[in-house]
Amino acid sequence: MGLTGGIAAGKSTALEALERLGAAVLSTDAVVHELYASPEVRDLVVARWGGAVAPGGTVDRAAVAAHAFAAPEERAWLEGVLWPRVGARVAAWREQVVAQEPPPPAAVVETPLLFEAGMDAAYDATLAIVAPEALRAERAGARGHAAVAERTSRQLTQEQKASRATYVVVNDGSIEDLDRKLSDVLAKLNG
Ligand SMILES: CC(C)(COP(=O)(O)OP(=O)(O)OC[C@H]1O[C@@H](n2cnc3c(N)ncnc32)[C@H](O)[C@@H]1O)[C@@H](O)C(=O)NCCC(=O)NCCS
Ligand SMILES: Nc1ncnc2c1ncn2[C@@H]1O[C@H](COP(=O)(O)OP(=O)(O)OP(=O)(O)O)[C@@H](O)[C@H]1O
Repeated sequence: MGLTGGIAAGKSTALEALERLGAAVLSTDAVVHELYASPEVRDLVVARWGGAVAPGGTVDRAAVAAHAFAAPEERAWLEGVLWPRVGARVAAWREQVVAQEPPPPAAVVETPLLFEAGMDAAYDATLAIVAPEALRAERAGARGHAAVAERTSRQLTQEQKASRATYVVVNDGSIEDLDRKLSDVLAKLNG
C-alpha cells in the first residue's frame, strides 16, 4: 500500500503506527536521506551546485533545498537523480517483503509525492493521511523545513490527495485514535 499526505499531516507518525500493528514499512524520505549519504549522489549534487552544498563532504539538506526549490528545472534535475534510485530501492525492499514467512498484514511505503509522481500505479491500494490546516501549521512550525511554500505548491492539496486515495485517515486526535483508525484500514485491506 502507498501512504501519502501533505507536509506535517502525520505521514511518518502513521507509518510508525502501522509498523507497531505488524506491517512491513519503508519511508522514501528515509531512502532519500540514505542516498545523500552515498558518495555517488553527493558528488552529483556538488557537481551541479558547488561544494557549498556538501561542506566537509556531508550534504547540507537545507542548502540543497534552497537550490532545488529556486527554479523548476533545478527541482526537476534533482528529482531525475533521486526518483529512479528511490524506485530501485523500493523494488528491492518489496522483493524481500514478499519472501517473508508469515507474510505481514501489509507492506506500506510512505511517499510524499505518491500521486504527483504517478507512483500510485505501483500499489494495490493507497492511503492519504490528512489533518486540519491549523494543526498541520502548528506541527510543521516545530519542524522548520526550508522552502515550505515552494514544496506545498508542487503538491496536490489535501482534498485532492484524499479524493484519489483508496483510504483516508484524518489525523486530528491522539496517537491512540490514529492507531485505531489505521487498524481499521488494515482490516479492510485484508477483508
Ligand atoms: C530538497 C530536500 C533535500 C529537502 O530535505 P529536507 O530534509 O528539508 O526535507 P525532507 O526530505 O525530510 O522532506 C520533507 C517534506 O518535504 C516535501 N518535499 C520533499 N521533496 C519535495 C519535492 N521534490 N517537491 C515537493 N515537496 C517535496 C515532502 O512533503 C516531504 O515529506 C529533499 O526533500 C529532497 O531531496 N527532495 C527531492 C526528492 C523527493 O522528491 N523526495 C520526495 C520523496 S521521493
Ligand atoms: N496524532 C498526533 N498527536 C500528536 N502529535 C502528532 C500526531 N500526529 C503527528 N504528530 C506530530 O506532528 C509532527 C508532524 O508529524 P509527522 O512527522 O508524522 O508528519 P509528516 O507528514 O511525516 O511530516 P513531513 O511532511 O515533515 O515529513 C511530528 O512532530 C509528530 O510527532
